[in-house]
Amino acid sequence: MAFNFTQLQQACQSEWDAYLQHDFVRQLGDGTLAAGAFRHYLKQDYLFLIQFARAFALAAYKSPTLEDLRQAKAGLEAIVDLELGLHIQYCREWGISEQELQALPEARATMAYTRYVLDTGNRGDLLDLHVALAPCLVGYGQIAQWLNSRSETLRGEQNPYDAWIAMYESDEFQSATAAEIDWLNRELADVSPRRFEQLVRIFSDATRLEIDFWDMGLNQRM
Ligand SMILES: Cc1ncc(CO)c(N)n1
Repeated sequence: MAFNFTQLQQACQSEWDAYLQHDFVRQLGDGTLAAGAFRHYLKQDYLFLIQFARAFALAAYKSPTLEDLRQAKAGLEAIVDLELGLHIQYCREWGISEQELQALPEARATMAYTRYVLDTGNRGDLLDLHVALAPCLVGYGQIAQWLNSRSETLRGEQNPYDAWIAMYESDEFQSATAAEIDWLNRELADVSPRRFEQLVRIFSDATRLEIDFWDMGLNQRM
């Protein structure tokens, strides 16, 4: 029996929905999110993205083929060139300097999530690592689509968070998401039911850690 990404997501549907449709995301879409909560999230997301770039570098190290290496490189590139560049610019617009970003302490939710991914990748193989990374890449791509599908979402100048949605709905980000799903579908096609259950656990854990990351932002917790 061949597995695929949709089955992985459906095996964790309640966690996946709680992540995509979190109050932080809803309020961001409505434009009602507290600026302090967004600023706290932005700062921690800078630290998060640096650790995630390391995780994609680990994926490159663990890649046995040129095709796998290219996929890891695409993920690293999406984070370093696209997301982090925009993120630093975006933080500046929200009054957070690069100097301030570099001196930030990590919130516990940031540490828990990023170190979970790095540990899963170190302990396991390339597929374990990509499954741990999937809620990040695929989730934010789907969050942008979900926000656009809701009638409550405000777009344009009326929403102070419009540029955030624009980043994740961009063609670059959406195609990075699609490439990750294709890679996962190719790999998942060959796994046994027992292996699939192990991967469901990893996907569920990482999704729950994404929920904690939103909670951390919303409640401005360290
Ligand atoms: C916490 C988190 N998850 C996913 C993404 C998307 O890369 C992000 N920037 N931050």
